[in-house]
Amino acid sequence: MFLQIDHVSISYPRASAPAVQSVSLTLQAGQLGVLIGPSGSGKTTLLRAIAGLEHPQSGRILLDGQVLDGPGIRLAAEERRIGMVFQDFALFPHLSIDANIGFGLRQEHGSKQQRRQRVQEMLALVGLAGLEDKFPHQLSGGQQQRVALARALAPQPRLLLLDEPFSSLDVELRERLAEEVRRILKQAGITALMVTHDQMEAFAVGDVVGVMQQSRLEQWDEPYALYHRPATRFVADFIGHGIFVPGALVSDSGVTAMDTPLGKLHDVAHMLDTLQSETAHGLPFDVLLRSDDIVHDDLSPFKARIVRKSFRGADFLYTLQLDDGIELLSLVPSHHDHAIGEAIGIRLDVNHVVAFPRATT
Ligand SMILES: Nc1ncnc2c1ncn2[C@@H]1O[C@H](COP(=O)(O)OP(=O)(O)OP(=O)(O)O)[C@@H](O)[C@H]1O
Repeated sequence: MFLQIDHVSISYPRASAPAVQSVSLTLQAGQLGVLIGPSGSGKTTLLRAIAGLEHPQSGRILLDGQVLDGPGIRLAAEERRIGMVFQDFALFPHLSIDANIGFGLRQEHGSKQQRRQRVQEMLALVGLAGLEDKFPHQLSGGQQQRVALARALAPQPRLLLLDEPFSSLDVELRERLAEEVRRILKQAGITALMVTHDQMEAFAVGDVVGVMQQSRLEQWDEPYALYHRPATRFVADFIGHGIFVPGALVSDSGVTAMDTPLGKLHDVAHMLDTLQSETAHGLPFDVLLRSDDIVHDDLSPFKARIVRKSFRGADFLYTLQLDDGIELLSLVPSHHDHAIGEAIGIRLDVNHVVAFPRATT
């Protein structure tokens, strides 16, 4: 493994609880990892520890086989060869773009000529060739962020850390830039770990995504697995639009199924181990129903009333209410424009059943 975080715990002086508790994760060389989670969950602290700006009280951080932090070892930040791009990426306003990009390059990075060439390569990599003589205020927000990326990559860091790099940009630009940053980092073959609040950004950039909650890493997995096979109830709730409804394991003609207010789900074999079905028959569960698991179907015997709707271009996100008061979310193509208060037919179309025992929090 190229980056290895091994049971790392970090506490700030005088804080009542640790900011990071026993977090382990790995990244292979060239992989892009993303950490998401609510504010205060410990994402930035972990990133700062990898950079060498905080130090764990226990656990180890290894990069390319070298121990950066571990029992009796504490490598200084400037010796780690790790690049950082922060939320407030602060270019130097009085320096031209090429001077900004070349700012971190010293003699150890080659001759003057080689350093000039490196700046040109970085300009080309981030798609800003020709703008080297401009000043930051002459560039758009997105272009400035790409300069910040080029500046961090110029000294050829072993690892790049990005802390909410797009948060000062508007939403549309953020989406576009997230995809572009992924392309640039992949092209440069760089290993990177990014922190964000935004799950669309996380999915757009990450090969692996981790969800942090109250100082712990709840799951570190491919985006698809996070969405379809969330390891904890928190992850299930945090990723995607979804609602938990009551469910119970039942026997349906000898086959175990999950009963829900919208009928039985039969494809539960993958969960039986987790739910200990043999002993749990009849115990209450909460079943996750995501907005894309609930399909609008006029022929369905299950009806639900529309209580809210939000237009999202290609589709509506309807909040629906069943007769017993249970609310659901459904993503419906936007040519099905129904009025609030109207009842529509719905049925389940669930590929991966996700359920947790009711007692789990
Ligand atoms: N310098 C500090 N001194 C004391 N406590 C701190 C310090 N920095 C962060 N904390 C605390 O550590 C915990 C984790 O904070 P951290 O900034 O790592 O979370 P985060 O997930 O990055 O949050 P955000 O998304 O809001 O940036 C929080 O409880 C925070 O209040």
